[in-house]
Amino acid sequence: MFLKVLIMGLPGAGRTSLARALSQRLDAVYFNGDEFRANIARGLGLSLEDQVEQARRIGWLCNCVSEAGGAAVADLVCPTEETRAAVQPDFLIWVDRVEPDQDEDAVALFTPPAQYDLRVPGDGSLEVWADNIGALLPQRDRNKRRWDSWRTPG
Ligand SMILES: Nc1ncnc2c1ncn2[C@@H]1O[C@H](COP(=O)(O)OS(=O)(=O)O)[C@@H](OP(=O)(O)O)[C@H]1O
Ligand SMILES: Nc1ncnc2c1ncn2[C@@H]1O[C@H](COP(=O)(O)OP(=O)(O)O)[C@@H](O)[C@H]1O
Repeated sequence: MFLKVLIMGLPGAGRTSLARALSQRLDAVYFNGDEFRANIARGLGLSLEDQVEQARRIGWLCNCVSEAGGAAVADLVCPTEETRAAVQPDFLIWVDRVEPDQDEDAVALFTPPAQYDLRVPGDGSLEVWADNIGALLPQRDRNKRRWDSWRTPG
């Protein structure tokens, strides 16, 4: 399967839990934002410019996987439209859950996505969501991208 999936949402929303479960079901290569920062994006911080650069690097690696015929799942906060556009996903999943003790600054910086393929609400089991999404995605036609009109920030 050729596919590039972005799972985004506020810190603590449940992105990583969903991404791990989904990538197992899709047999996908999984890029976790925290691990990526600790390795490939060492030195990048949390300024908007650095978050866009982090997103661009993960997006590029996902492209490599998908060009080789594989599925790639990335999980990132991606708090703005610019960061989402830098990933250029084929399929965007928004984990729409706010932790009870969520940092107010993170909420203030976060712009809910104007476009997404699937919104995962805070209730419900992420394992069940992963089952359902894992069954849905392989049917998706990669050529019918909704994100072609997105500009790569530059
Ligand atoms: N705005 C804001 N405020 C406070 N903390 C923040 C913010 N954005 C990112 N983070 C923290 O950075 C962790 C990794 O972020 P990511 O690399 O996954 O995403 S991104 O680059 O921010 O899109 C992320 O960790 P996790 O959510 O636990 O993965 C957060 O702890
Ligand atoms: N839907 C949910 N309901 C309750 N707790 C959740 C839910 N999703 C995730 N959690 C918990 O919240 C914490 C953060 O989850 P995680 O997947 O690491 O989030 P993120 O990657 O978005 O920071 C974990 O302890 C996880 O078990």
